[in-house]
Amino acid sequence: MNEQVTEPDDDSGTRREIRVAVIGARGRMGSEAVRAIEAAEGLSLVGAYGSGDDLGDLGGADVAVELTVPDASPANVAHCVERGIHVVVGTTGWDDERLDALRRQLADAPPAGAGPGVGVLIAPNFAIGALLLMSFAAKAAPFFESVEVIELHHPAKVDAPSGTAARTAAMIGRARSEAGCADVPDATTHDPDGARGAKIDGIPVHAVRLRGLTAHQEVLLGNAGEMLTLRHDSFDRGSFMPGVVAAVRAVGDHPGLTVGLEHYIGL
Ligand SMILES: NC(=O)C1=CN([C@@H]2O[C@H](COP(=O)(O)OP(=O)(O)OC[C@H]3O[C@@H](n4cnc5c(N)ncnc54)[C@H](O)[C@@H]3O)[C@@H](O)[C@H]2O)C=CC1
Ligand SMILES: O=C(O)C1=N[C@H](C(=O)O)C[C@H](O)C1
Repeated sequence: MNEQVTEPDDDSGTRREIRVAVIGARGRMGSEAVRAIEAAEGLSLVGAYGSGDDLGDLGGADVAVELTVPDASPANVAHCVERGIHVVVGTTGWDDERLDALRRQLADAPPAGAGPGVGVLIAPNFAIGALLLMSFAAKAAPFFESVEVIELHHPAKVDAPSGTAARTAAMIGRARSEAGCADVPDATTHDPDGARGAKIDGIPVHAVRLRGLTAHQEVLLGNAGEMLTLRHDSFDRGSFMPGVVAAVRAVGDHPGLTVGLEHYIGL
C-alpha cells in the first residue's frame, strides 16, 4: 500500500510531487483526505473544493480525489476527465448506467499530460480490511447455501445500501453464478414492507443506520448446522486514508476505468 508512484520531472530521474485536489473537501471524508494528502510524502495539495465552488482547472492538479454525494459525483468526475485529470472516486452510488457513461467518456478522453491516458478509480471502500472481507466473502460464497449481507452505518449517510454492500453482493453473486450455485433458499412469499432487504444479484442486502456507528459490514454464510460470519469495522475514517493515498499514487499508472482498489494493490 505504500509504494510511491510519481512521474519523472526531467531526464535526471528527479521525481516531482503529485499535485492533488480534493472535491468535497469540507465533508467528513474530504476533510480527512485533505489532512492525509498534506501529510503524505510525494503529494502536494493544490486545491480543496466544496459544494458551489467552481472547480475550474482544479488548481493544476494531476489527480483529483472525489468525495461528495451520489448525485454530484458523475458531473465532477466528467469535469476532471475532460481536463485530463486522473480521478480517485470514493463517492458511492455508481450504478452500471453511470459506469457505462464514464467508460464512454474515457474512451474519447484526451491523454493525461505525457501519460498513456486518464485513469479513474471508483473505490467503494478504501479500507484494507473491507477489501479483504469482500474477497473472502466471494471466495466462501459458493460453499454455502445461504448468504446475506448486512451493512451498518452512521445515520447521516444518504445512500442505502452502501456502495461496499452493493459491490460485495455483486462479487458474491458473480462467484456463485460462475460456480453454478443454486439460488439462495428463501420461502418468503409475503413481505409487503421489504423486510427481507434489497436483492442485489440475488443476494439479500440489509441496511442499518444507528447513531454511534461509523462503517461496518457483516456477511453471513449458512449451511445446515453451521454458519460463517465475516465482519469488518471501520471505527474511524482514518481507516480509509492509507487506501486514498495509495490510490492517488497509483491512478496515473492505470488508464481507463478501474472499479475497486483491490486491482491496484494486487489483492
Ligand atoms: N470509498 C470509501 O472508502 C468511502 C466512501 N465514502 C463515501 O464518500 C462520500 C462522502 O461521504 P461523507 O464525507 O461521509 O459525506 P459528507 O456529507 O460528510 O460530505 C460530502 C461533501 O460533499 C459536498 N458536496 C456536495 N455536492 C458537491 C459538489 N457538487 N461539489 C463539491 N462538493 C460537494 C458536501 O457539501 C459535503 O461537504 C459518500 O458517497 C460516502 O458513501 C465514505 C467513506 C468511505
Ligand atoms: O458513507 C460512508 O460512511 C461510507 N460509505 C462507503 C459505502 O457506501 O460503502 C464506504 C464505507 O462503508 C463508509
